[in-house]
This record gives sequence, C-alpha cells and structure tokens, in this order.
Amino acid sequence: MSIEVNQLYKSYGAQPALNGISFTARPGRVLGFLGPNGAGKSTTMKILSGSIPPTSGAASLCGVQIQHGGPAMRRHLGYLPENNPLYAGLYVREALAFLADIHRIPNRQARIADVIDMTGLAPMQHRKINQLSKGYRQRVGLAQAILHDPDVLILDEPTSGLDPNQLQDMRSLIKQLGRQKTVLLSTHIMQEVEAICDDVVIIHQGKIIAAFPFAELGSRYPDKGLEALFIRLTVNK
Ligand SMILES: Nc1ncnc2c1ncn2[C@@H]1O[C@H](COP(=O)(O)OP(=O)(O)OP(=O)(O)O)[C@@H](O)[C@H]1O
Repeated sequence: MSIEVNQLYKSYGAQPALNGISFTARPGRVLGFLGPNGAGKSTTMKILSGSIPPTSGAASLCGVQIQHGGPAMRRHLGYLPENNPLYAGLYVREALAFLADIHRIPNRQARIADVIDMTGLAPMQHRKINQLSKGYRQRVGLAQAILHDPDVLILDEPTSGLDPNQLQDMRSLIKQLGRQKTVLLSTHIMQEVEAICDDVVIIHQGKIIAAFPFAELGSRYPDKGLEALFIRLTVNK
C-alpha cells in the first residue's frame, strides 16, 4: 500500500480532531477523502505530509514511516495544501526552477518543461504568480507538487474556487496522474468523486464512517447515490 494510516489520533489542546482513524490508499488509484467542515480531512493530510505531528498512531508512505518534519518520505510525496501557498513574487518558471534545486532534480530544465506542459502552464510560464487567475495558481500548486515525480500525491481541495472550465481541466489532470500514482484527494464535491475517484473514505467528527471502492457504492448501499449516502451518514450525528 502506498499510504497506510493506523489508529491516528490528534488533538489540538483540548480540541479533538482525529479519533483513531485507519485507512489505506493504493497505487494507480484516486482516493476521495470526504467529510463535512471540521471533520478532520486537513488535519489528516497535514500529518501525512509531516507538517504536524499526530498525538498518537502511525502512518507510512511507500513503506517509509512518517515523522513530523522528517525528510525521509519527502521524495515519495507531493502535497498541495488547502490554501495553496505559492511564491507569489516569482515567475512560474522561476518558482519551479527554485523547487527543482531544492529537490536536486536531475535534468531539471527538461523536467520543468515536461511539468509545464502536463499542467497546461505553457502560456503562463513567464508570468508572475501573483498575476495569475485562481485556476492557473492551482495548476502552479499542482506543478510544484509533482515536479520531483513523487509516488504519492496529497491534494487538499485542489479544485475549490475554480470555474467550470478550470474544474474540468484540473479533474482530468488529477485523473491522469492517478493512473500512475497514489492520489489522496479531499473534496466537498460529490460529482468530483463520481468523475475521478476509484475509492471513497468518509470521515466525520474525526472517525472513518465509510470506506469502499466507488464501483461498489450501488451494491453496498442500494438505492443511495453518493450525495444521499453522505448526508445520511453525516447529518445530525
Ligand atoms: N490549529 C488548530 N487549532 C485548534 N483546532 C484546530 C486546528 N486545526 C483544526 N482544528 C480543529 O480540528 C477539527 C478538524 O479540522 P480540519 O481542518 O482537519 O477539518 P477539515 O475536515 O479539513 O475541515 P474543512 O473541510 O472545513 O477544511 C475542527 O474541529 C477544527 O476546528
């Protein structure tokens, strides 16, 4: 398994956020990580990226144990955080070159050209990041996440705030990436899960309340679409 999460707990002071979650994500698949506001999605992703420590429990990426701030699993991981922090004052190509140096990517010019091409950033590569539309900024965030060709991608609401055209482009890019990589994608949009996810994990109040391959939705929950199921599982509980 590319992502293994085993009994993760997290509290922020007295505020519980994760209450013993376990799940796995497999290569060549996109896992949709769903939950209402405050369910614990971003907390999980921050722990998996090594940005914050869990209170207890363990997780690994491609067999490498996750440690807060530890560099060991970084080469396996591309992470697009929720607010997509970018080097706003840099030009697109400059930002990618800077990160390519940090990752010590060999043949960096060729790799940057490939990633620009893959993410549809060619027309914007000589623009400053702070001059770009939201859609293009999200593409820069994704380009940064995939630059070092990691096996695992963790994408925290990568399509929030995009217009319908941008949405479609971003979704097809994620779907394409999911054919080779393990993708963990958080979203509030059920159509997005239907369009691109192979597996579904629903989290509510820091607990996993459903986990299944999307293709088994109908057999496991007859007469329920994903949206109806989500509402039934997460409302008033
Ligand atoms: N830094 C923090 N300090 C205190 N509490 C926090 C902190 N970050 C998150 N929380 C709390 O932890 C819980 C889980 O939050 P988290 O951001 O992981 O949820 P989420 O599912 O990503 O929500 P959203 O969909 O709104 O982004 C919430 O109750 C939230 O208020």
